Amino acid sequence: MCGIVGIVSTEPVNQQIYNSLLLLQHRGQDSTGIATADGPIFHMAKARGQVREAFRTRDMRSLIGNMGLGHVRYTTKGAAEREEEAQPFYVNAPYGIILVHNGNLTNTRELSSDLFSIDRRHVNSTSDTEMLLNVLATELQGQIKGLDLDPDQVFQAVEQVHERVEGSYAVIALIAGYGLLAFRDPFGIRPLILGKRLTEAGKSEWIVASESLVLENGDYEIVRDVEPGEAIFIGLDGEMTSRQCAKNPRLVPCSFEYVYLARPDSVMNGISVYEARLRMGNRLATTIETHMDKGDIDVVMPIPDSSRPAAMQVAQKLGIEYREGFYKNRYVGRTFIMPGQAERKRSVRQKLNAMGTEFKGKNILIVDDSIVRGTTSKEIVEMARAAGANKVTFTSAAPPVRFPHVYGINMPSRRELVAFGRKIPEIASELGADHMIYQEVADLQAAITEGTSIEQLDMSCFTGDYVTGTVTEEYLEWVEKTQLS
Ligand SMILES: O=P(O)(O)OC[C@H]1O[C@H](OP(=O)(O)OP(=O)(O)O)[C@H](O)[C@@H]1O
Ligand SMILES: NC(=O)CC[C@H](N)C(=O)O
Ligand SMILES: [Mg+2]
Repeated sequence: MCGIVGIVSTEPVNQQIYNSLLLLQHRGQDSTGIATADGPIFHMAKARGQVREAFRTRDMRSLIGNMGLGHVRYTTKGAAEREEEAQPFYVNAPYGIILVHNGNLTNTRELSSDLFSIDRRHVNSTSDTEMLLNVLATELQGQIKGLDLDPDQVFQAVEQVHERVEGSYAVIALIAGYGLLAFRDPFGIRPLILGKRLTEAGKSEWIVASESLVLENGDYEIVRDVEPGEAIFIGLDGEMTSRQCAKNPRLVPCSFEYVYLARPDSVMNGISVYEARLRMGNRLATTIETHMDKGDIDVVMPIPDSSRPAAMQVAQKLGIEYREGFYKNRYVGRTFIMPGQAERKRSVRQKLNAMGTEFKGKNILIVDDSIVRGTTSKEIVEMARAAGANKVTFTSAAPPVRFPHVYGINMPSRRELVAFGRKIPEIASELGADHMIYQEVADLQAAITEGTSIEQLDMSCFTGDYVTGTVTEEYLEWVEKTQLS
């Protein structure tokens, strides 16, 4: 997952995009970029690192124009450390297109070969986003009849993109001199939401972003989620048109957004992330009760930040005291989305510190939102023991992660997953915990979708069922051999 935002306004958008990216920082910390359009001219600034350190005053001054987009990157394909792979990406023909993408394409081998041998296009990086942009550009070129472009041609190009590209993609693009295009893959795996506000003169200003909190913060009214497979085009005059561009669209959003990725104060596909996390806590509490005597637990403790809502509910449901025994250093970012295992491991210790008084002689029930590589949980158990805990029970508000996530979360290899090939007691001994309890798959699904008409979620990292169908064993093996970890 990355964070994306696009705005069509009646005034300069640079500061609004910067502010939006700050609000999306939790979705990606590797690099960031902003592009604006001033008439037919694009301006772009991108750099490694987080928003606050990446943009200088001179960059902000150069980003002129009333239409623009921005990106925070969490690398899932290509190289995290290469500035050239930071988004947005640009192509000069047709018209000039600049694009940002949240997601991960699963047919990049076919795409890179077709782009070279059929479309004669040069892709200058290993980024799937640059391939996506070149497919869009090729297809748009194919639609052009005269000099001018109309939304119909743009939508036909998106129809072709859906035919050629597989995987997950929430996309925002600027077309020079024409407007802003946004679209979502046919399963709506990654999120994208549309907002609108009116100026005092009654003119429409539009925003599309990964998460609703960005809209709320900018005083935009939420219009709706962009539908799976749908494309939206907003002209420079503020006129919005939309069309369903996929043959068989069906909403299957990523469950991991609700478990960990999204901010709790966002509403995604009509589901409040915070409330979904509370329900995960309720259901986890029921499972805990079937596995152990709650009289054996003295305190329930979260691992800050993401597990707090679930842990709160576990404590409340079990009627056990909720205590915060780990202090979080607010100056260290999210560790799971850092590139490289060495950095992730080092950062857990820098980020969390156990407070002795909360642990001495107590039986602790720890709640985390998820356990992926076990980097956090291993350190946490050690820290709890060193602080004097008697028994440590480790629980997870998500089921065991046993399969790679190929739709925008960097967990490409089964071998690095602590639950891969291990039964639950074996995971407990690997992490050094006395006891482990995980959420059931059906309970996670129910906790997220309760009260909605959503029938299916992407739960592939828990179940091994991949919704795009083309993710085969051969593909997973190739990913394991070639991708980052
Ligand atoms: O098993 P692991 O591979 O360690 O991954 C899982 C952990 O990583 C995440 O925390 P992170 O520190 O990224 O962010 P948070 O502050 O939002 O919880 C997540 O909340 C778990 O704590
Ligand atoms: N997490 C994402 O959405 C990543 C987008 C793209 N695949 C990249 O690696 O840059
Ligand atoms: Mg965490």
